[in-house]
Parts: sequence; structure tokens; C-alpha cells
Amino acid sequence: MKEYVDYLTEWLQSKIKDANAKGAAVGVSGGLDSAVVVNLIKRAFPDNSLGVIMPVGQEVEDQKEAVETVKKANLFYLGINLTESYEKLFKDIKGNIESHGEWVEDNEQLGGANLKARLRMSTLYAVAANYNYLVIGTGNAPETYTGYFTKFGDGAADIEPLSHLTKQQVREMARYLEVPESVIERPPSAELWEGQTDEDELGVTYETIDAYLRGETIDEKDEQIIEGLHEKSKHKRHMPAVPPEVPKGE
Ligand SMILES: Nc1ncnc2c1ncn2[C@@H]1O[C@H](COP(=O)(O)OP(=O)(O)OC[C@H]2O[C@@H]([n+]3cccc(C(=O)O)c3)[C@H](O)[C@@H]2O)[C@@H](O)[C@H]1O
Ligand SMILES: Nc1ncnc2c1ncn2[C@@H]1O[C@H](COP(=O)(O)OP(=O)(O)OP(=O)(O)O)[C@@H](O)[C@H]1O
Ligand SMILES: [Mg+2]
Repeated sequence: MKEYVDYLTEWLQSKIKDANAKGAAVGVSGGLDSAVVVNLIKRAFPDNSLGVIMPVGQEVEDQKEAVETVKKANLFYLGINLTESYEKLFKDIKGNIESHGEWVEDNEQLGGANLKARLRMSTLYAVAANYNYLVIGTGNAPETYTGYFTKFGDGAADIEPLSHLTKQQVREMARYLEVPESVIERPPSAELWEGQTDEDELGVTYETIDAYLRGETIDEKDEQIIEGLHEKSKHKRHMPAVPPEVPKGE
């Protein structure tokens, strides 16, 4: 594990140097993936790294695992409460659509969830730009493969150090980096609505997706779920489609 952590630390340093940036910023949720990135950027840039805690519907101090994560890593952090901004924006969007069109109740939960992820992304980019830092993503291999992220929300970042790691490898790295045990033990959750857990929503466990990505044989039903998610989210792993070049003479 030490070798891989050293390798990622040096990789972060070189990517940020190549970009002529000064350091690195990450959104800190209190979950496992961001906790690992917190520790990696602190190693790579001890004096030029930053965590941003951005609750919606909670106070910053109530994001206990997030605060514990940054404090234990001794990472400089900002707490930016997005509750008011989110509620105002969501109310304005809904009000406007209700006045002029049709508000679709069935799409409300997911639409609101993705708006939260994109508000966090916009906030993080604004903060990072102030310091001339790059935004570091927290996506891991099972999330990337299944498209389990908000397009241009938490899926938007300048560099993605955990992309090749299974959830199990992220957890092992977290233990090596001495991430708080309370964070390591939390069930993975996007926390975009009450009671949400990744595995309930995905319909398959991380253990199973990890095994599939390692090339092991898994239950056919689970394989179908994973491949279905992969296919449906293909557009998230590519640049937006553009039409073919205009033919010469047009
Ligand atoms: N074929 C296609 N080609 C090009 N674009 C296409 C498309 N199909 C949909 N789209 C576009 O993509 C949008 C749907 O994608 P997207 O906006 O991402 O939304 P969607 O994939 O529907 O939802 C995001 C999922 O990620 C989960 N999530 C989000 C954030 C954080 C975490 C976490 O683990 O912390 C998890 C969330 O719970 C939910 O299950 C559509 O509204 C449409 O604009
Ligand atoms: N309240 C929050 N404050 C700051 N950033 C957040 C917050 N919630 C989510 N994020 C950002 O969105 C990312 C995606 O969330 P995701 O749940 O996939 O990862 P995680 O919470 O770090 O780990 P886990 O998947 O184990 O819950 C987080 O890693 C973090 O960068
Ligand atoms: Mg989470």
C-alpha cells in the first residue's frame, strides 16, 4: 500500500505542476472516498491543500465525520453552508416551471439531488480558483464503471486519482492513511436524500461490482444490472457528442 500511496502522491504533484497550479482542493463529505483524497492531497501539498465541507440541510459542525476527517489529517478547510442557496434556487426553478409549464413530481427527488451535487461542484471550483488549486475528484472504479455520479456534479473534476481503485482498495488505503474508523465503517452514501445508500440505489453491492471488475465470475443477474448501468451511463464517460465536420464546399 505504501508504494501505491507514494505513487499517487507523486502523480498528484506532477499533474498539478504540469497545470502550473499551486495545490489541490477537494469537497469533504464525511465519506470514505473524499477522506482518502483529503489525506493524499495533504501528503502531496502539505501547505497548499484545502478541503471544503458543503452541507445542504445541515450545519457545517453537524457534518461530524467530515470535520473529524479534515482535523485528523490536519488539512486546512472551509465550511460553506449551501442550504439557503439550494433552497432558494430550487424554489425559483420549481416556481418558474409551475407558472409556465408542467412540474413533474416523479423527477423532483433526483432533480434536486443532482442540483445539490452541481452546486457543490460550482462552489468548489470558485474556491479552488481563488487559490490557483486544481479540483480533485473522488470517483472510484465501481462508481466510474456504473456511472454512479452526477454528470458535471461530483463527476466534474480536474484530476481523478482513485479512478482505478475498487471500493475495497479505497478502504484498504483509508486504513493505511489512518482515516477515522467512523468514516471507514459508514455505509457508502451520496446522502442526497434521507436514508439513501449507494447499494440500495444501485441494486448491487460494491463487493460484487469489485469482484466483477477484478474479472471474477458473479451471479448472472448482478452482471446484467452492472452492464445495464454501464451502458446507460456511457455518455458520462465521454466528451459531449459533436456532429461530424461540415463537408468541404458547404
Ligand atoms: N444518451 C445520453 N447522451 C447524452 N446525455 C445524456 C444521455 N442520457 C442522459 N443524458 C443526460 O444526463 C443526465 C442524467 O445524468 P445525471 O444528471 O448524472 O443524473 P442520473 O444519472 O439520473 O442521476 C445521478 C445518479 O448518481 C447518483 N449520485 C449522484 C451524486 C453523488 C453520488 C455519490 O455516490 O455520492 C451518487 C445519484 O444518486 C443518481 O443515482 C440527463 O438529465 C441528461 O441531461
Ligand atoms: N456535504 C458535502 N460537502 C462537501 N463535499 C461533498 C459533500 N457531499 C458530497 N460531497 C462530494 O461529493 C463526492 C461524492 O460523494 P460520494 O458519496 O461518492 O463519496 P464519499 O462520500 O467521499 O464516499 P462514500 O461513497 O463512501 O460515501 C464526495 O467525495 C465529495 O467530494
Ligand atoms: Mg458519500
